[in-house]
Amino acid sequence: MKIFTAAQIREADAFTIAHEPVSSTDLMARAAGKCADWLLDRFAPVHPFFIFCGKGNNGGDGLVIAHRLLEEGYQVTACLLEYGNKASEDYIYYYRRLQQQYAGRIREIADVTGFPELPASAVIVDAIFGTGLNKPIEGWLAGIIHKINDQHGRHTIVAIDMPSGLMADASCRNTPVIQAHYTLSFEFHKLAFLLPENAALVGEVQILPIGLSPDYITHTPVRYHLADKEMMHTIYMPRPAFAHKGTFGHALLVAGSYGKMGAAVLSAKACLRAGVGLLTCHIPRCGYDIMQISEPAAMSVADEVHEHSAHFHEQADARYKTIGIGPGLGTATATARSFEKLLTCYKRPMVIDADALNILSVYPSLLYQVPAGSILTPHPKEFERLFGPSANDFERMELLSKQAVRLQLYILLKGRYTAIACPDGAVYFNATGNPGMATGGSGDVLTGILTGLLAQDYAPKAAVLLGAWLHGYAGDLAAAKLSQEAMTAGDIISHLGAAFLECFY
Ligand SMILES: NC(=O)C1=CN([C@@H]2O[C@H](COP(=O)(O)OP(=O)(O)OC[C@H]3O[C@@H](n4cnc5c(N)ncnc54)[C@H](O)[C@@H]3O)[C@@H](O)[C@H]2O)[C@@H](O)CC1
Ligand SMILES: Nc1ncnc2c1ncn2[C@@H]1O[C@H](COP(=O)(O)OP(=O)(O)O)[C@@H](O)[C@H]1O
Ligand SMILES: [K+]
Repeated sequence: MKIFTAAQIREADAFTIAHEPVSSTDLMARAAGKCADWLLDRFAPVHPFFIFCGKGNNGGDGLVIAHRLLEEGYQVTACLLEYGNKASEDYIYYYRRLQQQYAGRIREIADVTGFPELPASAVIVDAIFGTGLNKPIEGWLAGIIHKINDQHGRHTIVAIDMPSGLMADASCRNTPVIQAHYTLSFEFHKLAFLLPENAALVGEVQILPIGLSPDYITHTPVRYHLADKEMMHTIYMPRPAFAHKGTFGHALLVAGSYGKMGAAVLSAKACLRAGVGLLTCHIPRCGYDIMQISEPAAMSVADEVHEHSAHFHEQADARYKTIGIGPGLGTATATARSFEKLLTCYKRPMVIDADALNILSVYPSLLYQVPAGSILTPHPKEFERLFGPSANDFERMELLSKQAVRLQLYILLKGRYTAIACPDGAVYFNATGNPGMATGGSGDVLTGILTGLLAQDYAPKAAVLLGAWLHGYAGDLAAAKLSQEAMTAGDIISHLGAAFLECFY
């Protein structure tokens, strides 16, 4: 799914009105009608509704919703905020309709003192501002936002299109924004919904299709995308019947150090479950028995050094389709030297995670030696160590995309919505996964999966998109069976099979 900017969403609306048999008032009726359907479905008539309307088209949506709920016999107060702006044409149209039929249900509010007393179990609908917000909310309107937010613990707050005060494409940190329990948004996700800084504002997001022009959607280029199941179906490659283990590549995993062999074992198991043909693990001498006993399907090569690996560059030859490096590796000087040598002799795309990323942040010039098309998998702290801090999440996304272009790498920034930046600057968000995966070892599993997919000849972009999707999907299956609390990283691995089956068989 494409993620459009606020300006593009306005363009999509205008294009739809110009090219499809629908007027702007009808499009508003359609959009707001979807919201009303959702509200009617979710809340019984015992809930009194307070619908706060601004004077633009978001407020127009609010008026349509108010009318529909009144028609259905709900108790509704339409709270119209009179802040002086000229009302939009569609707002005026639906205002007149409401005024004619339900004048008694309209309440005009011109300052904070006009904020209504809310009875128990009220539902607040926020239709104050949508994508048209062009500066932070100030003055008494800000006071209304605070008053609504004060109700967060007592009443349900449903935002229409966007929580008012939020901008689709810019940071609104420390400005007044509605804290919604639900956001009912039209047709597309907005970038703002996917960034951690807005997590407490958007609540649960529902995307309601309103029939915007497919022509516009298909032909308009965007930087940001949300990965979806259809995308995975175009990526996934079924295994040919006459395949043999050579078909699926030989991967080298460089991982583990004294006390951190678990990371290496988790990565190795995940790599095998992702379908690699052959796997060799380069591990420190102390990890030899551990790996051999934990995962009989993997071959092991022990380093000369006991507690960490320092000679893996000697291994890195053309036998290996790809290399996954980093989980539990440690950052000993000898390990860093071996990594530097490996980067001078191995030229295929590889997967670089954890301590291998930490080595790159200590020796940043090595970043230029990383083979083009490789996949870096930092969590936010590792990302900051590599590329520096950002003032807010929008700037971090800019930086992510810019660095992927500059270095010609795939950079996967982990999080609730993992963001995957490509060498052409495009960024794909992955929505699978859950907080049960916020536990040590989950990232090691991802490294194994990505390495396994690269070894099987998935192109790096295909591997990183499919790998992130499957990792989260398996995590969701594990959480459904075991709970988010009780699941461990190993459970992500043991549900990978079910994830493949559910997604592709
Ligand atoms: N035909 C369409 O264009 C459709 C639009 N829809 C709705 O329309 C919304 C966008 O409507 P608009 O473009 O009218 O924008 P909004 O309704 O978000 O508000 C824009 C109005 O608020 C004013 N404004 C902006 N920032 C302000 C601030 N900080 N303080 C005070 N006033 C401020 C603007 O000058 C303008 O008058 C969408 O979010 C969606 O809810 C939907 O009905 C779908 C169809
Ligand atoms: N709340 C969450 N929602 C979705 N995915 C999550 C969540 N928390 C963590 N994850 C995923 O779990 C993995 C954690 O990786 P990482 O922080 O590197 O863990 P570790 O280093 O302990 O292995 C990432 O892929 C991340 O996207
Ligand atoms: K809103």
